[in-house]
Amino acid sequence: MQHKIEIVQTLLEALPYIKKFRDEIIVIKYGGSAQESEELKAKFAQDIVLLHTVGMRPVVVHGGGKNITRLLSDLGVDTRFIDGQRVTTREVMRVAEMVLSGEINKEIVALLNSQGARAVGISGKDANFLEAIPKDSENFGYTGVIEQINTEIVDNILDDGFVPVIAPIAGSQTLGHPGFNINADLAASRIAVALGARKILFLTDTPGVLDGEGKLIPTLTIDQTRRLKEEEVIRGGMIPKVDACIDALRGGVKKAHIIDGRVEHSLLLEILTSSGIGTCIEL
Ligand SMILES: Nc1ncnc2c1ncn2[C@@H]1O[C@H](COP(=O)(O)OP(=O)(O)O)[C@@H](O)[C@H]1O
Ligand SMILES: CC(=O)N[C@@H](CCC(=O)OP(=O)(O)O)C(=O)O
Repeated sequence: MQHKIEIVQTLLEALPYIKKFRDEIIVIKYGGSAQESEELKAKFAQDIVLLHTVGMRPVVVHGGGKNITRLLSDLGVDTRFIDGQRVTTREVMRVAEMVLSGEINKEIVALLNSQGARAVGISGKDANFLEAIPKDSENFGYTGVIEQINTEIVDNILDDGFVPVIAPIAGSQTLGHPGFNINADLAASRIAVALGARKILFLTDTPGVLDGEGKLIPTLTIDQTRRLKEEEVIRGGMIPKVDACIDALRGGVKKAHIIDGRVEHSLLLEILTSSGIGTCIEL
């Protein structure tokens, strides 16, 4: 009986949020760091299925940086990052595409489908969804910056009732070019802006943005973010994440949150309850 009352209370609390976000696009950046255990992956997939079932339009953009690094190391290839973005040589590009568009994209699609979704996996190369140019070819090689997004393919996938799962690999207009490796956080924010998303969530492996003492910062303004970057409190993989939040907000996305992908059902907690979790970046 007590259990039933709790379920009814939870549903009552969720109802206004379900109405608020009905038909709205919500971009979920699923970081490689939040993909560590099978149990958590299943919970993530259940959350996406539930959001879709109640009428929202989730779009999953995934990372996989740790898997790329692991395979490169198995192959004996050195790899390095500058300010959280990988330097992409031709060899690294081959591996990044194999891991992101191949292994991880299909794994997430299978995972979502095993929980009852109808997920469709694409990379930015499909139907020219993501077109990029070099970030700085001298220092970063095939690491790209998105120049254009042709939303038609994803609009169609959404309109047909499927859940798009997007690998952050972009095409190039140059014949014979291998394409570009895009940081998944920055791909997610550009995609959220292009699709007119209402909200963007970054699932990662920390409770949110932490201060110098390791304490969670619940809300951050752009000025505070800049200061924390200068003080190197925000560093490494957190740099593109906060930059992506700011990019999304400036592009018209209403809310940007960095949340803990290691907490069970963190997506539902963030979207369907009033208890704010993680860090919310504000303009
Ligand atoms: N101020 C900070 N607060 C929280 N995490 C931080 C901070 N600065 C750097 N980080 C690092 O950023 C990492 C998350 O980025 P990353 O490993 O790229 O995750 P993802 O795979 O989810 O994109 C954290 O695990 C942490 O090591
Ligand atoms: C240019 C660049 O940094 N690309 C990333 C793409 C994957 C990614 O961003 O994965 P996470 O979200 O798990 O970190 C990389 O090669 O690691």
